Order: sequence, then C-alpha cells, then structure tokens
Amino acid sequence: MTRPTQRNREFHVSKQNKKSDADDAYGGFHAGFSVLVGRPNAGKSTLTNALVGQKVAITSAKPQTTRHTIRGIVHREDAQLILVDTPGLHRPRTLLGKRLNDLVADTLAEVDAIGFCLPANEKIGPGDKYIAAQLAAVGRKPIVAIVTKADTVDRQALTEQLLAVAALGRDVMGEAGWADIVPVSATDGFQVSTVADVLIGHMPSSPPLYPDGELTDEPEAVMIAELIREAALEGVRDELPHSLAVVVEEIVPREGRTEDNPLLDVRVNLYVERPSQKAIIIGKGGSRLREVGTNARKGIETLLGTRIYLDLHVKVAKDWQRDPKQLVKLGF
Ligand SMILES: Nc1nc2c(ncn2[C@@H]2O[C@H](COP(=O)(O)OP(=O)(O)OP(=O)(O)O)[C@@H](O)[C@H]2O)c(=O)[nH]1
Repeated sequence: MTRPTQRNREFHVSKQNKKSDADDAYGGFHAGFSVLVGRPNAGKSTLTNALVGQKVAITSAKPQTTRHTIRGIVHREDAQLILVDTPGLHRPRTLLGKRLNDLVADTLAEVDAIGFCLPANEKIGPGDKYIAAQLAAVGRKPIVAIVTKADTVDRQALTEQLLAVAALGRDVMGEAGWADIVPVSATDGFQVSTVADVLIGHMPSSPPLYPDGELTDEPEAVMIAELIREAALEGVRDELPHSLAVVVEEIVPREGRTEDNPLLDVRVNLYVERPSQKAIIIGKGGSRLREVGTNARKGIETLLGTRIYLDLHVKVAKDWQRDPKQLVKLGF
C-alpha cells in the first residue's frame, strides 16, 4: 500500500470561510447536521466511525429538527456536528433510479452541509456523476467533496484524483465548484479531523443540539440510557416522538455488599418537555414507569453482568432541547 508522503500536513481546498464575528450569537458555538453520501463502498461508514471516534453516538435524545437516524455526533468545545443517515442514497437501486426519492431529497434539504465521498483509488464513474448531479440539484447547500481512502494511492494519483473531483464539481455546480475538497484516510486517521473542521465550518451558529457530557465517553452509560429510552418509548413512540432525554446520573456500588453479591445503584433521570408527557411515561399510579424499569433492568443487568437497583425519575424540562440555559441546568 502506498501512502501520500506528507502525511502530517493538513490540506484541503476551501473557497469559503463561513464563520464570522457576526455569528457569535451562542458564544461562538456552532451546531448542525451533515450527511455523508456517495456510492456504495465509497467509505462513508468507515469515515463516520473515524469522525465519531470511540464515542458512542448518543441516541438517548433526538431533537425535533430531524426525523432521520443519527449515525454519530462529533462533539467539540465550540461545535457539534451531527451526522445523519440517508437510507436511500446508500442503495444503488435508488442511485440509479430515475430520481432521488422524497426521503433522500428531504434529508439533503434538511442538513447544513453535505459530504460527498469519492474514493481516491477508483476513477470517477457514472454512479458518482449521477450523485453529483442530484446533489447539485438540491440547490444552495455547501457540498464538501471528500476524497476517501487516500492511503491507497500515492501522492501523484491523489493529486490527479483531487483535480478530477474538482473538475466534476465545476461540471455540475458551475465555476464555483464544490465548497471544499478534502482528501482523507479513515483507516489511518489522515486528515479525519480536517474533515470534521471543514464540515463544522459550514454549521450555523446554534446552541448544542444534543447533550454531551460524560455520557458519550462512557459506552456503558450510553447503552444504559439507550435501553431505558427504548423501554420508555415502547408503545408510546407516537405520543413521545423526540422529546425524551435520558440522563444516567450515577452508577454506584451499594455499600455493605460482599464482592460475590454486588449490587449497583443506577440513578437515572428521564426528561420530557411537557407534563402530559410525564404522565404518559409514569402511567396510572406509576404502573407504566415500573414496567419500564423492569424491562430496562433486565437488559442493563445483562450488559453489566451484575444485579442493579434502577432508580428512575421523570422530570419536566420545558423545551430542553432548544434552550441553552436548560441544557446547562441539566448538566449538559
Ligand atoms: N484503505 C482504506 N480502506 C478504506 C477506507 N475507508 C473505507 N475503506 C474500506 O472500503 C470498504 C467500504 O467502506 P465502507 O465504509 O463500508 O463504505 P460505505 O460507503 O459505507 O459503503 P456502503 O455501506 O456500501 O454504502 C471497506 O472495506 C473499508 O474497509 C480508507 O480510508 N482506507
């Protein structure tokens, strides 16, 4: 396998520098949605995983702004990049079909920037051109061309591919071409953070859209939150669409227990936006919440391999998703 020689130099071609002092509205914080598109095997999933890193995507909260599956979230001090899925665009049949289906068009219209993945080691083909044309048709949306698998070619071949990708951009977008062009290797980490930087550069000024906190650093806590969320939404998904946040407050060993008979206290808050939603979660006389606890507990005990005592609290935090003050209050 050959590699570009200047591995440590970050480089990308950019025409825009979107951030300005004017969008300081949220203390300089930027957040938004992005989607990686490209034909099958272009390296989208591998790049998503590399961008998100070891951090498990926190799916225990879903802002109403998107109805699409979250693939992962890049958390930064000053930004949040939420990578969503386009089910249709992952499928060749849709790609080669006559037009993008509405779902895909919706997703593309909804995101703040599109990452168009083209592998460095394959000539631009009809599939790529088709997608390029569809993306161009979406209209005024920053499209970042990402040349993936940069590690598979030498520097000259990479340069040639970058030029070919730039030419494709001018073909479909007119003289302006792509908003940016970035080569990357997801497998060895080359320029992965640059891809994040460039996409984040296109995110609007916004408060964080998702809770961050330690949860994302602790796969176990995330999975616990997810198990509880699943149990809490069981059967009431329509009534509680995206307004439920689950926060694992504490996981502590119960004192006075012997090593061969441990018990963990797991304290969890469930945040909803309205009292009516709280009532749904709790159920008549607390019956539903007990059921939620029982169902989630089994999964958590299997996950942790130990018995737990699950302490669930339901709280109302009005518009917690949109209100930066609430997020702070909730410890996010
Ligand atoms: N050498 C190298 N291989 C890569 C890189 N990224 C992805 N691959 C490989 O390329 C293949 C396809 O990668 P995926 O990430 O699954 O591609 P995808 O675009 O998500 O594919 P679909 O799910 O079919 O749309 C896999 O075998 C990966 O291991 C890279 O940066 N370098």
